[in-house]
Order: sequence, then C-alpha cells, then structure tokens
Amino acid sequence: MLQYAKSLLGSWWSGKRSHDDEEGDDGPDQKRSRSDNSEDETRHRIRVSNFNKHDWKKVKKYLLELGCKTMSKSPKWDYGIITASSEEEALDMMKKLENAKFKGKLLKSVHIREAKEDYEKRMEKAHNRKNGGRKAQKQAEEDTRTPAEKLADQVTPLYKLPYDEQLKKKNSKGVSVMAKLKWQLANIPKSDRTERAMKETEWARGKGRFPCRMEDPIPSPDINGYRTKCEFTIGKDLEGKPTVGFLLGLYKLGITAVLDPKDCLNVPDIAKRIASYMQDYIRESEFPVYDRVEQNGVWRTLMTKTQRTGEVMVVIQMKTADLTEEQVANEKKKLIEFWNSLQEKPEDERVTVTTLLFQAWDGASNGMTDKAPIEVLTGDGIVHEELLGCKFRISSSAFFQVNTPAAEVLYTKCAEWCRINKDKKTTLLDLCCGTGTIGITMAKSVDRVIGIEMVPEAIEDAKLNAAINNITNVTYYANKVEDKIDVIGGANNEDIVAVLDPPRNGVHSSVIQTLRGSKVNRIIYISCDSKQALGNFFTLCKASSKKVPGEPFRPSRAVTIDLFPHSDHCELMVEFVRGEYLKDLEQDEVAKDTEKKIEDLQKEQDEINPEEEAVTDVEAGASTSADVEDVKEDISVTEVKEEVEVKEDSILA
Ligand SMILES: C[S@@+](CC[C@H](N)C(=O)[O-])C[C@H]1O[C@@H](n2cnc3c(N)ncnc32)[C@H](O)[C@@H]1O
Repeated sequence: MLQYAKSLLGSWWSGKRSHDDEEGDDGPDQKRSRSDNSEDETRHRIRVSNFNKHDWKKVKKYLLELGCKTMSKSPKWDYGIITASSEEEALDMMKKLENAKFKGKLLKSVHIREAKEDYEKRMEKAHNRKNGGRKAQKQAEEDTRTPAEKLADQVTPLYKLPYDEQLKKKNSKGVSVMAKLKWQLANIPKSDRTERAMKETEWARGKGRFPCRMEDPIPSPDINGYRTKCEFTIGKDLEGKPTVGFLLGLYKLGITAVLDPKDCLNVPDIAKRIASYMQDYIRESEFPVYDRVEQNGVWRTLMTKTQRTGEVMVVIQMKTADLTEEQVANEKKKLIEFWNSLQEKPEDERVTVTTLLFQAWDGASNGMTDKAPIEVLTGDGIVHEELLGCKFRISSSAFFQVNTPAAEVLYTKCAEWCRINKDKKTTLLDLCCGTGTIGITMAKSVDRVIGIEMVPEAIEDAKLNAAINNITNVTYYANKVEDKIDVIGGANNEDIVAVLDPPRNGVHSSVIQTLRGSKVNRIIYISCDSKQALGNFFTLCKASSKKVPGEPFRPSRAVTIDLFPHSDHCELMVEFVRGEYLKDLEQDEVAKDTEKKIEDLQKEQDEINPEEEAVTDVEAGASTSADVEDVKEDISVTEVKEEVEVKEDSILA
C-alpha cells in the first residue's frame, strides 16, 4: 500500500509559526483556531515526513488504519501533521508509529528517541526565547533602573524628552516612511520596466527625496493624563502583593510582576483612582489574583473608559472556572455594592461609576477578549463622549480614539483635506469607521456617507450615534472592509472621497486594488503605524498592472498628528490624489519647502536614509500588512522577516 514511502519520521511539532504560516488541507478555520491555541497544544502534533509528497493519500490511509484521527498536509508541504487531542494520545500514537515499522518496507524506522530529544531542544529554545534569550537575561541582570523607571520606559518610552523633541522624533518617522515610498516607487525592478510603468512612476524619479509636502507636526492639546481607555493587569507586585497596574516588562520575556500606574504620565487621575480602589478590593478579597504562568487564580483584568462627559465605565474580568455559580453571583453583588459605595466618598476621593460590567474569562489569552460575553451589572453598559459638537455612545468593545481633544484635531484636519465641494453631490466612504466618528462629524457637508466596520457592536453604536446626532444620510455595513468594498460601485455621486483609518497593520491589498479600480480620486489615509502602512501606500501609487488596475495615486501632502504623547506612537495622515487633483499638485511648489525641512531634520537626527533601509522596511511593512504579496512581487523580496514588536503592553488600545 505504501510502496513509495521511503520512511516516516515522527517528531514533536513545536514550530508553531511556520505551521500557522502554511495553510493545510484542514482549511483556514482550523488554521485560525490552531493559532489561538495555547502553547501546550503544539506538543500534541507529530510531524511525518520523508515520503513522496504525491503519496500523501496512501500515507494518510495507512495512518488512519493506525488510529491517527486528525491530520493535515498542504500540497506545498513535503510533510504531514498529525494532531492528537492530548499529550497521552500523542505519546500513544508515537508508540504505534514506532511499532508499525511499515512491514520493513515502507518505513524503515521511527526515531522516537530522536524525536523526543528534538522536542526537548525546541522547548528549551522556546523557553530561552520566552525569557528574551541570554542577551536579554544578561541585560536584565545589569539593569539598574528603579521599577517605576522601567515601567515608565515601557509605557511611555519618550517621557524623558521635552515634548517638542518627542514631536520631532515622531515626525522624522513619518518623513522617513514617505521618503522610502518615493525611493521604492522610483526603483522599479528591471523585469517590470515597461514604457507605461516608467511613465506612470516618472514623478518618483524626479529631484529630491521627498514625494510630497510634509506639514509641520501637530501636537496633542493635552500632554498628560489623556488616555480615556486603560486596561490594567491584575497580578502581584515585586513583593508578592495583589496589585492593579501594568506589567513591569513584556510577558513574553517572562515578566509577570505588576506595578501600580501612579507614575504613568498618560493615565488620567480618575483611572488611577479606580485602579487603586480595585487594588484595595482585591487585597481584601478571599479570592487570589490570576497567575499568568500557572493559569490559575481569579482576578484578571480591569478596564476603564473615562470620558470627558464625566461618564465612567468599569469592566472587571475574572476567571470563574474554579468558583461555584453561587460564589460568582455573590461576588457580582459585592462588586456592585463596592462601586456604589464609592459615590458617597468626599469629593476628592469620590468615583462615580456610571456603568459597571463584568466578564468571566477562563481562556489562556490575557486582557479583555471578544471571545466571552460582557455582562452589564449597573447602568446601561455604555459611555458617551462629546466630540466636535456631536455626541457618541461607546460600548465596551468598540474602538474610540483614546485622546479626545487630539482626535478632534485629527478629524478637523481630515475634513479639511477631504476638500468637499459644496456644489457637487459627494459620497464619503468612511472605511474602518469604528463608532462612526469621522463620517458623522462630516455628514452635514456631504450628500451621503457609507461606513464599513468589522466589529458589529461598533456598527450598532455608529447607527445609534447617527440617530442621536440627527444624521440620516449614512449607511453602515458590519463587515470586513475587504468583503464589502464593492459597495463603491453603487456610489454614483459625482464625487467620491475615501477616508481610510485602518488598524495598525493596514488593510488587505484587495481594498487598495478596488480603490485603484474605482472612481475615487482622493483618499485620506490615517495610519497609526506608518511603517506598516507603507505596503498599502506602495500599492496605491505603483504602476498599474492586471492585478492593480486604474491610474496610480500620488501622495500630495502628509502630516503627523500626535495622539499619544510620551509614547512612540503617532498618527500619520497622507492625502493621495489622482486625475483632476494632480493639477493642483503639479502647481504646488511641493518639494522645495519640504526638502529644506528634511535637511534640517537630518542634521539633527541621522534617521532618514531610504536607500540603505528600503528593502528591509518593505519587508517589515509588508510582513504584517496584507500587501505582502504585492511587495514580494514588485520589489523582488523573497523572504519576509518577522517583525519583532517590543512596545507598550496592556496599555495599548
Ligand atoms: C484605528 S480604528 C479607527 C476607527 C474610527 N475611524 C475612529 O476614528 O474612531 C480602526 C478600526 O478598524 C476596524 N477594523 C479592523 N480591521 C478591519 C477590517 N478588516 N475591516 C473593517 N474594519 C476593520 C477596527 O475594529 C477599528 O474600529
């Protein structure tokens, strides 16, 4: 039956990443659930290899006969993966494979011992990786910073710089990304240098390193205590006392100690006070705090949304698996009483929680999750925020910009750049619209707004927000933008402008391709991670092809707007235009002014050198963005590097 199989090598499978990268014949859904699994599950996989890859069917049949139930293999793989439901089952299967010997013909031997050693080696490596490797461990030993300084460096890494220096630093990132975009567009691979492609990107080979005007960076109106949303970890401090705050380093580096947030510059006083009360509460509690390593204990996470309307949402997350229903019910009652009692405190100690929510979460992932329901204990489960004269309701899981005054600055600038012509019937596409803020604040100046957002609760909020603000010309879709972008075809107004405000890693390249093939002639792209947006920018502007049809866009202006003082994050907003809007661009004395600014910047910081870094950056930008294929194809990047992200942990929205 397995005449052609040469041998079968059983080995524990712990190379989680490469497995997840490849799609097996068990389909994308299983693939997704696999990547959600805990590390333990990687121990239940056995890799079989060294057979003729066309013989998989025969190998599979034989393995089924041996009692292996779940297995997968992609056509590209020269190995198969058997998945067992427990470690015992995996061991049992390994034994069977060893004993099978394939009648001396098909598989000569199964090297169980070697496989186990291999597994142990991998686990040791994984352990070292988890602790940041030897170098990181050594650095940790030599670190003389106080715990408060370490936390500040982690949560607000720029806090030591004066604010105008922080702004310059953040701006230079945006400048660098835009310069790289120009460099990449100018350098078409030889194989793609058709006459048309060269003509379409000719502008990028023009003088100067910068592709468009870069406006002066815009500061945040509030520099301290601006975060309206905070997610606190509940754990133990360095002395082992139950604490509500932030992890003192990255969990993936093995750090589990939590420090209270009292010195964190971006956390508002009200959130600090809530965290401190919660800390008092859990220190009195009969239940232990959750231990991330052992995965036991009860108190896990505290989330606050503290808006400038004065409304306060508190969400408490517990692991309830080890409690009885009665214990959980009692605890909820106690929590309600506790938070209500705080309203009676003197004004300077008072906290008025307008809505208290509760999440039971027994899974392995840390932080608030959308995999478990959130129960409303008091109030109506939402908070409101006021922004640019409009009122917005925000549910617990919906995205809302965490710095309200700075968001007003961002949205005002975005509306200005949309250049709405009152004499034309205009459709505004609000792509990745969240709770509808951008579209609603602009709805009165356009004929129609179309909003697309993948979180259904956010779309519910958006619809209610439109109603609260008497806006009737909006249509919302609770979909992934890549699945619904075809609605552009139905937008028959004279003018269509798109605002694209995606998550950190950008949008799927199919969204950009559809925009390229549509009537849209200007796009305002708002990115909170400019490096990762580079892949999308590139696809918007590269020479046309079968896959990416339509006239390429060109960046016409860019600006960094700081929504996150003291952190190293910043919004980069870029206007891309084509068609009639290019006229303005050509008249604009774009480059001169900006080139001068870049030169000044470069003198101060030696960061802007696109030629040296460009390929790496395309890889980094693409590795997590959906444009990976485009970039690989167009810049001939064959290997996509994994980007290691060492940033803020639980405080990030
Ligand atoms: C940076 S937020 C912007 C939200 C909104 N524009 C605002 O300013 O409040 C990005 C939004 O994109 C949504 N999102 C992420 N991936 C998406 C996708 N593939 N399709 C549609 N929406 C997506 C997120 O849920 C989030 O609400």
